[in-house]
Amino acid sequence: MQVPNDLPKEVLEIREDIRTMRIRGAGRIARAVAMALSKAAAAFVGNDVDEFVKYMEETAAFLRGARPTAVSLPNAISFVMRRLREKGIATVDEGKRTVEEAAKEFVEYSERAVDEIGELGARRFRSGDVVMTHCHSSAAAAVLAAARRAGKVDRVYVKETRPRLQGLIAARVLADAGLDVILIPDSAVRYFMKDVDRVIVGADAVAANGAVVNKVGTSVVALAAKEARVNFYVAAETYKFSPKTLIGELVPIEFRDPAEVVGREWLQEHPNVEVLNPVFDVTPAEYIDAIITERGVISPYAAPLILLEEYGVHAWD
Ligand SMILES: O=P(O)(O)OC[C@H]1O[C@H](OP(=O)(O)O)[C@H](O)[C@@H]1O
Repeated sequence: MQVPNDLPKEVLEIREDIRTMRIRGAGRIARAVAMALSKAAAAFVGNDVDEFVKYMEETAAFLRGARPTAVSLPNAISFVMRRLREKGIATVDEGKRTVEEAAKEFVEYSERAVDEIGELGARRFRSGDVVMTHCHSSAAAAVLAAARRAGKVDRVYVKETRPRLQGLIAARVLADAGLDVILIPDSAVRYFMKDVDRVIVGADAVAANGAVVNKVGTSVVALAAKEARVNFYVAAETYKFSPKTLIGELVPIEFRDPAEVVGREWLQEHPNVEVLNPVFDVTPAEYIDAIITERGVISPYAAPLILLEEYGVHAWD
């Protein structure tokens, strides 16, 4: 991927931090790219409007390639860039202001959305509920923290989420929120499902058919939950809904370095073994009881309504 000329170091660092997962979680990634666009705009030198717009388009394309699956990333970029395209700016300063304001608006919307999801989602829980979660999702954690504040959920099983162990982040966050946390290996999901009343996870992408793409292993939790007749909820802001799936595109699944699974040394010692590291998997709509969004708690089958309301003709952009 070509790096646009004169891109400030902090923008390059944000992209690298997303690629290497120092910045991770679909919502955080979205807020980080919005801010990266704002920083890139501020750093542009010159008065030529066409040059500025070209530079911003190149920056957007460069940031879009940071990670492939979380659709919040391209959606955040589209939110900011659409403003710039539609505004018809007369000066570079106006362009910079437009980008800065749009990025700020996106970040504020995003932070508010997570809080709203927390409050709405908490209503689905009952006093004494035992919950299971997978990976670390700030949206799912917001629901659990709100449910805890409402005196509903006490205990939560957190899966360790190999190979990157984001479950350890979730365990810390949820313990800090006052929940009793039980950390379990991924392989113990079915063993403990009998003790669980509800499952809640986040999402990296929601497709037009209501399927949810989330951290690999999510679909196995959903299968175990369905078998045990345990409610399965997804917490996802509307900018995690994928407009391109309305026109038949599939959400690409990221595969990361196999060394994340077994370490570099083991790979070198076993050159005849192929190690694969898919990062996400797909949970079909039929396994999902509800998607908790900032616009309301919906059936996964209502995903196309959210997409059409949110993006309309822009789904085709
Ligand atoms: O936006 P929030 O709810 O925080 O996270 C949503 C999802 O993003 C994460 O992906 P990764 O760890 O970046 O690969 C997880 O899959 C998580 O469920």
